[in-house]
Amino acid sequence: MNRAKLDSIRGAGPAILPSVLNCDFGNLMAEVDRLREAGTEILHLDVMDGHFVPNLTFGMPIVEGLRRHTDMPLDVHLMISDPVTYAKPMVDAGADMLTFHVEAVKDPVEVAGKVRDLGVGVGVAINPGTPLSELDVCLDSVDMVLVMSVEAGFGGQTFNPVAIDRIRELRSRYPELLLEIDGGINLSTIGAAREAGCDLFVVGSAIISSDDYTVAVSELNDAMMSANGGSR
Ligand SMILES: O=C(CO)[C@@H](O)[C@H](O)COP(=O)(O)O
Repeated sequence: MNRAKLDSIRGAGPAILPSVLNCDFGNLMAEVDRLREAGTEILHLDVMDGHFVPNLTFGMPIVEGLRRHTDMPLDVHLMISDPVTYAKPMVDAGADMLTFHVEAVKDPVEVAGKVRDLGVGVGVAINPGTPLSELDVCLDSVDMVLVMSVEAGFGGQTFNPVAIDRIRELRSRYPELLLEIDGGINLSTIGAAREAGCDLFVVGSAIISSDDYTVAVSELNDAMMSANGGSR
């Protein structure tokens, strides 16, 4: 994001970010309108390359189309082997926040610096099986950590509770760091993630599989807000 947008997200408190991964791509823009009308404010986009993860989604043309269609900040999760090559094209297409995977790169500090130089927010994501210590080297170089609560690659997977301990640990060590969780977030899991100290909650199927996005977002929001916000 431009840095001002990032600051406004930081200041806004906990938020639900809908992922369009499992939505009706034949009606993508209408789906985004429904998500916006349901009260969500930041869109989470899952970019997969069929190499870093065994699934393929979309690239810059879709991001650029969404950018023209909506004023929602675009939080782009790069599940790709080569985030450096695609960082600038993604920013040119309209990404506001770029998150790369720590497992995908040799030098996360260098990658974070290259993304930061593009003027957008930078996040680092970590899969459930990767030791949290892999992040230590780069935590001072990023704006956000995306703690995966499923193995990156597909929507609709079951929540892995290891993510809760990871959020709790990161929150206690880095009180000001923006923390995002992604994968299997629903009415049964969002409260625990909030209590552990998470800020941003990516939700795919729990919204998209619902008939009424407004009701789904509102119930998730209530569950999130009624949980104790962790030690910030
Ligand atoms: O990044 C990913 C999957 O790799 C996520 O954004 C999921 O797509 C979230 O979907 P649900 O688990 O909520 O269905």
